[in-house]
Amino acid sequence: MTQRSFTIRVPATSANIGPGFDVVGLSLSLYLTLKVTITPPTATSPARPPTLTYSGEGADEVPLDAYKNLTTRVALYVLRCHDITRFPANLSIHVDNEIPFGRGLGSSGAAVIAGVLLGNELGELNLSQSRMLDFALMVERHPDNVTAALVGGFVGSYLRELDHAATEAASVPLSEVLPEYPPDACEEWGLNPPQPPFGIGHFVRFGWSSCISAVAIIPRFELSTAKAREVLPLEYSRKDLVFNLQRLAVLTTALAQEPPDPELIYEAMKDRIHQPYRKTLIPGLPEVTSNITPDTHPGLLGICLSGAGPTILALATGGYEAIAEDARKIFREKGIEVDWKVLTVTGGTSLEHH
Ligand SMILES: Nc1ncnc2c1ncn2[C@@H]1O[C@H](COP(=O)(O)OP(=O)(O)OP(=O)(O)O)[C@@H](O)[C@H]1O
Ligand SMILES: N[C@@H](CCO)C(=O)O
Repeated sequence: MTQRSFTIRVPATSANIGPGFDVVGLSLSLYLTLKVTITPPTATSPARPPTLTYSGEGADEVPLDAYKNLTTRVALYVLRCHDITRFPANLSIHVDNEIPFGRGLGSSGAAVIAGVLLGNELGELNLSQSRMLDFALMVERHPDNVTAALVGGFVGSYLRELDHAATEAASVPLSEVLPEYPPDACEEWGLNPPQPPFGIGHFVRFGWSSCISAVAIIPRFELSTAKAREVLPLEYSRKDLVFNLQRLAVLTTALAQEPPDPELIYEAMKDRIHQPYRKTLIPGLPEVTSNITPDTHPGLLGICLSGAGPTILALATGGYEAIAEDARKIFREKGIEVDWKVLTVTGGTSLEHH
């Protein structure tokens, strides 16, 4: 056996884009990169357990134990579902991460997609893209981030209505999909992992006008997606649902038009399903989204909360600095400091063998 090495690169994502709560996502040019090497053991270099090193965003908080880290636990789940109960010997993974944690830029979705591709490669499983999405959806239960991270671009997705048995299989607690492995994790953990049903998620890529960039205005505090979902109601009025559906239908085509129409898009990026409820967790959110408009900021097309927040996403064809600096002023009045970046819409996850 010879040494194998490969690189997995997964983009950041922004989900929702205003009215498309849990439905649409956009892949963006910040990356989670895994450099992976498997060196077969020899007489002089005996088998050793996996090693994980990490640089970039989250380096000071991410677990470096392969049985505790999100990406490697997802990989082990994929392997266990294929009767492979442990990592290969002498596995080295270096992770470099540009996606800030808990900011609404899809860091966890990227970690999950990286884990699925890692499991697929380590086990030489040859899974299809659709099957990889099934595995990702067993971990990350809403499809918007993971689908955009996997396939890239501006993507709409839905979870298929499954029959009773498949619904139960897809709803097992996360603790059964990603169990807490003990320190001496061993073969017993290979037994009976919950298998994903086939074809859980379906998606379509929309067009995207190449002149649109995304300004990510990133507050310097974390907000977990779980916490930002707890503040949402369980039921909505027909008026609010129709408000969002009307806008989403227009938005999916409006962002592909050349040239894009700011008047159409600014209104089409408004939302009544999640942003109004999340303002309690993100001081400055309503002020930023209502005071920065195409009239005050030429080049702006629309502005929304990115994912579950707290990042603000402004789609624009120019005037990036004015948009970001004026958002910075509004946040500063609320005592919040921000960083900002101009990002482009990219392709999906890539895998390169060396
Ligand atoms: N590269 C990574 N490696 C390991 N764990 C990660 C990695 N990236 C994210 N995580 C885990 O995911 C958590 C953040 O996930 P969360 O869903 O709350 O936010 P997000 O994915 O950044 O935002 P959003 O889902 O709104 O786009 C981190 O605190 C960390 O526990
Ligand atoms: N649609 C999700 C995206 C974050 O993962 C939410 O807004 O909660």
